Amino acid sequence: MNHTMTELQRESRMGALGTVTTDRDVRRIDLSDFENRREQITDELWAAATDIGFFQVVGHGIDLAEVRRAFAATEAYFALPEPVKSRATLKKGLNSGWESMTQVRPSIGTPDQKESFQITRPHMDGLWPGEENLSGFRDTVLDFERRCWELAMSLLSCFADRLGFDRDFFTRAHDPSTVSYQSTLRLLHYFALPEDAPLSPDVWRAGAHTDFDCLTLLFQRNGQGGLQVCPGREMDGEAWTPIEPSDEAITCNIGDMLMRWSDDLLPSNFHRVKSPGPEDHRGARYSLAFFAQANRDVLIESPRGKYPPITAEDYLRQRVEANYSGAKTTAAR
Ligand SMILES: O=C(O)CCC(=O)C(=O)O
Ligand SMILES: [Fe+2]
Repeated sequence: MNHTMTELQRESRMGALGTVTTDRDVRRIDLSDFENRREQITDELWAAATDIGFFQVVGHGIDLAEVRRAFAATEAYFALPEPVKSRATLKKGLNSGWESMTQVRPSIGTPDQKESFQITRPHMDGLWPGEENLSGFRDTVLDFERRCWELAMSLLSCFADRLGFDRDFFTRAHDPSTVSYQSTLRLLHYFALPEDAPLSPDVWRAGAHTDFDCLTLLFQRNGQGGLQVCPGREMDGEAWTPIEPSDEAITCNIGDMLMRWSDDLLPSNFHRVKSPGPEDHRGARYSLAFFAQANRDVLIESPRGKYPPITAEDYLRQRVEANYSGAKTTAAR
């Protein structure tokens, strides 16, 4: 497929297996005592983000108990019978609802081996599983989404300082109080692989991609590995670094919106989730991803004009179209 957008052209070149390297430094940044340590934390975030485009944060203030509750709610949700989940089929233009095996990344052209449930606050009417199916799910998930938003806004305020924007610039751009809000929490379930399933190099739990957003917070569980990253600057080398999953650390990626907003100073990073190999655990994998995506009506303007201005709505629509064009989903708009 021919793509006109730079990001899509880059992504479509990243489908090969490549090589694996453990030489890269996966930095862990401690966010504790954030207000008093803001300067130091900002230095560390900026260095990691400009060098590599991904890093992990600890001491981030989201209690382990909250993270575990969100994972428990996620597992319970995906254990619901398919007819219940399919009542909330993904409205792709709105990033809300459930899908299974419909996301085809421009890099690989085969569907991700996963199901997901996307929560975008203003567009959830009729999509929540009833209390009779899953008691407390909605509240748990919405509380968690709010905690993720707060953390993402703190991190983005550090980037705003360095980019010469005012400190609340990104918080205003991700305002949850309006219908134009389009940040998304995605619950993910990658299917267990039966013992006798053939291993194919074309099949990925998630094909190589960059995220469409400003910043992603990714929560993974101990023992459920498979995430590999490749910094945007080093994409030509196609060497991928495995990220050891941990219940405590949140893995953060710079996404394409922030890359545009920084005139490429902050490169988005490629990542993918590999299918279990012969040596790996073949059980299910769950993860949670919060995507800080600027509100629809916000104009993404790169200060030095490297990219033409585009609204966050148009930007996201083009990326979503490129990922779900073959999918049988409702374009509710
Ligand atoms: O599940 C993961 O570890 C990665 C998910 C991801 O990259 C995505 O959904 O954009
Ligand atoms: Fe991603």
